[in-house]
Amino acid sequence: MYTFIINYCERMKILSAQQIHGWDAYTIANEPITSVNLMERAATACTDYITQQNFFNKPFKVFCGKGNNGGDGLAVARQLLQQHFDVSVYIIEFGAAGTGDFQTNLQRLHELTVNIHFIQDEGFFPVINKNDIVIDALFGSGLNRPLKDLSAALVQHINQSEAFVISIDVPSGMFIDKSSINNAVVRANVTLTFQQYKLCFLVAENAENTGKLIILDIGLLPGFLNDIETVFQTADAASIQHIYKPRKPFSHKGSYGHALIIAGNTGKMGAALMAAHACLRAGAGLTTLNIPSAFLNAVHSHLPEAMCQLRENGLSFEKINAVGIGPGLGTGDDSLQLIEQTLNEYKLPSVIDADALNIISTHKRLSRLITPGSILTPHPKEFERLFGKAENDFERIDTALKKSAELNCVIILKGTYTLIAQNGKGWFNTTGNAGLAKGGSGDILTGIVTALLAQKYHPFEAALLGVYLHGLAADIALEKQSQESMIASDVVNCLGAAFGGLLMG
Ligand SMILES: NC(=O)C1=CN([C@@H]2O[C@H](COP(=O)(O)OP(=O)(O)OC[C@H]3O[C@@H](n4cnc5c(N)ncnc54)[C@H](OP(=O)(O)O)[C@@H]3O)[C@@H](O)[C@H]2O)[C@@H](O)CC1
Ligand SMILES: [K+]
Repeated sequence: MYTFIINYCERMKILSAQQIHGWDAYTIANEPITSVNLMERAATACTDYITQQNFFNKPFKVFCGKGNNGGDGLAVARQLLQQHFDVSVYIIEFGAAGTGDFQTNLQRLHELTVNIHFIQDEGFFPVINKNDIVIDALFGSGLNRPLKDLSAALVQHINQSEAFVISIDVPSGMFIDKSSINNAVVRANVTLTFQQYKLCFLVAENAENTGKLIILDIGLLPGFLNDIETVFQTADAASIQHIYKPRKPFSHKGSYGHALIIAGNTGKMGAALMAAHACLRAGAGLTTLNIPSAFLNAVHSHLPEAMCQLRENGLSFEKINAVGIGPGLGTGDDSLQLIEQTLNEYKLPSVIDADALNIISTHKRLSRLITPGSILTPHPKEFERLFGKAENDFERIDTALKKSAELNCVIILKGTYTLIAQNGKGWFNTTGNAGLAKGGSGDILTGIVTALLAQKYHPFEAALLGVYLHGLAADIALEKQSQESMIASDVVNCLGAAFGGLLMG
């Protein structure tokens, strides 16, 4: 099996709603701290963020449910009142009593203000003005069914306003770890969540409702994470540094492998050049490009460090340690032949991208030939062609996990938070920015990951480190470019600084 296990990034585990409640209980028992004081700490972290935002004298309208998310809202309302903000509180009434911590905070708030209103039906909805700041504390991680009736109507009322909306922990109506598509969900400008990423914030379908995501440290005890199993985690700098192997002083080009990039065709040679450029900059000892002979001069003049195999003379895998195949290849019969030959003859893991994936999608028998440990790098459309249409982002992620196990491959599902799936588990990358949403970004990722494979990184490590470096280089490129102006070559040119960042720790 090509499974690789990293267990040194406990902090970055992504918990289910149930595990989040377990963490809460663990902290209460072991710190120890009372639950109402933990709620106070969470509320203080929210209030500190809110009061640093220059909302000047804008009025706050705080909407609360009767669970602990509502309790957070009541505590924030009190803290804002204590700092002399104009605060009105609206509690959605279901008949049932609030949780203990909600009731305690309601009592504390009653001692400060009478501006507390219970919403019994739609007639009690307050007018929300453009100038208001809405705090959404209706439902948090305890949501267990889609909102309907009064709560759905209230969410719609908030969403129809032009007020600035801050959601506490999660936009109300959004499930933590499954799809909320077509449900009533608050559309937040900012979401203040606690302690870690939650799965719901890592998928594109929730981006508009989440707004800007801020993760607040509320001091939950890290010890809880040691023994719990999660399907997902995020890859942070510390885990990546464990993977990274700095070059050794007494080494030579042979120490870092020979990468072969099979890419490019008429009209798409840029993709091949970018992939090879990235491969060179990501440290492969030698980089050879397999290209149609008509483009030999272009390669020699743009990338004198690269060697060439002429496509007309056939493919050779002699002394090749890693293959990257697909960028700009086209989907014609000649490309089909190249892919079939590579899958049949090359027996080490390869990076399979772009048109190579498209060809495998239309010739499904080829997927059985993929060498174990190979790395597939589809964007969502390519993924759909390969594995079928998903109803939502969560279903697509689930399929990626299953297919990674079934094919014994690493799947890099590209997105804002790129997923690296291996043997049924998933890691989300957190570097990168929207400047990467451009032609060429995928080609350079293929080059980087192929270079890392050539340097004998385990395929999973190559995928994780490659995706991280690609995003980090894009973040560094922003120092001189904007997200609009950044192009793939800028990212390649920042790979040096990205590696440098890893070295410095
Ligand atoms: N864990 C932590 O680290 C910390 C957590 N903290 C905070 O606690 C929050 C979680 O609180 P919570 O568990 O009380 O749940 P919450 O989201 O307030 O829901 C309340 C109740 O609503 C109900 N309900 C569910 N769906 C519904 C629906 N569609 N329509 C109507 N009702 C529905 C359901 O009860 P049911 O009706 O099923 O009996 C549920 O129990 C968390 O998000 C964070 O803000 C911090 O204070 C401290 C650190
Ligand atoms: K909320």
